Amino acid sequence: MEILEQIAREAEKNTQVPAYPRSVEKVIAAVMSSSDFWKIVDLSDEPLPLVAEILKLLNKHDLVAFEGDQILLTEAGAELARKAKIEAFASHVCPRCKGRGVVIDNLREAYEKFLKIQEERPPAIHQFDQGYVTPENTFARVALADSRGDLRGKKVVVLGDDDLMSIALALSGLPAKVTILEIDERLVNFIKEVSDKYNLGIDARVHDLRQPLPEDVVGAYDTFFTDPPETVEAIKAFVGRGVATLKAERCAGYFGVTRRESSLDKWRKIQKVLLDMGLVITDLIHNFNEYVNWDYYEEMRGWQLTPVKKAPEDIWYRSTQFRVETVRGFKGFNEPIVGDIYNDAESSTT
Ligand SMILES: NCCCCN(CCCN)CCCN
Repeated sequence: MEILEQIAREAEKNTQVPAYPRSVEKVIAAVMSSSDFWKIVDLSDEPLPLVAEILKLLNKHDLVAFEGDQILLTEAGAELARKAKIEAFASHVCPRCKGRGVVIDNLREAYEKFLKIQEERPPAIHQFDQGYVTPENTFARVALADSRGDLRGKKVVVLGDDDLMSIALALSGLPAKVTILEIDERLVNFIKEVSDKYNLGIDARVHDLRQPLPEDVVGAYDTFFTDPPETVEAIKAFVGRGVATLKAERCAGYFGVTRRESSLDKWRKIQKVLLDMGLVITDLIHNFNEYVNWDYYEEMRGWQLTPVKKAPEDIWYRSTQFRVETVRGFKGFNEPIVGDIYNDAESSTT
């Protein structure tokens, strides 16, 4: 299909994001499934900047029309879809576990407490690329880690915690110890207050993860959680630091990587960084994480790129949950990080 090839090439040239005919096909399939820009990004699983550019090029070729804040296929677009055998997306996701493979039924009591506590949480701010996951998702991460034997009696560290994972872990009563390192004082103070009030014993410290870890955290933990910004540098900084906290071989780490701000070409680089750190990727659960819409969306780069201006309503930003485990020869990364860990051609919510 010449036109798909041509649009892919032009989109890549204009965005510096790797683009393929399949990227264009998926955007067309998403437009056949929804007229909402954010839902189209969600369904296409391509980086936001690339989706925005492909939509503009499809519009230029009169294959897609922008009517108000709706994005619709034109007659010519529908004809192209027929010829290229492109259909709307079919969903087979489990309604019970939402595709996560775990449920939080056995964490009900801690979850109810968390729901109340998190009502006072500090809002997500643009400065640190914050965006927290839903409370149910936070507990699904606890359930996943517990089902892998990574929590009971273990020392757990959370690197960056706008998700309040530290509070959820401590409320579950499963880990022997919970430490959190977080750059944002608002979050550290909130977590300390909650820990004091509910007697959770959380070791919470202000720390900029671009700086090496505190001495007593290096090589002292069994399991780490983090949810890094979407650049390879940030993965090195946050996950590399996570690995540096681990005691030994066969220890686990959990983090999210999105398709919203990372192409598969970037995923390949990220996965190579993980393997080079001596990690095995044991689990990769697509759309495990769902992020509550943050209110600074008009300040993010992605907003400037959208072809129609409409506030996101439903959750659209999701990430794949990775579980990694150390084997012989693993090595963490504990050098100072310089330079920008928040922005690259594909990131767009910073
Ligand atoms: N900028 C808004 C969305 C950021 C999500 N990122 C950090 C999430 C922290 N809970 C990256 C998520 C995937 N690594």
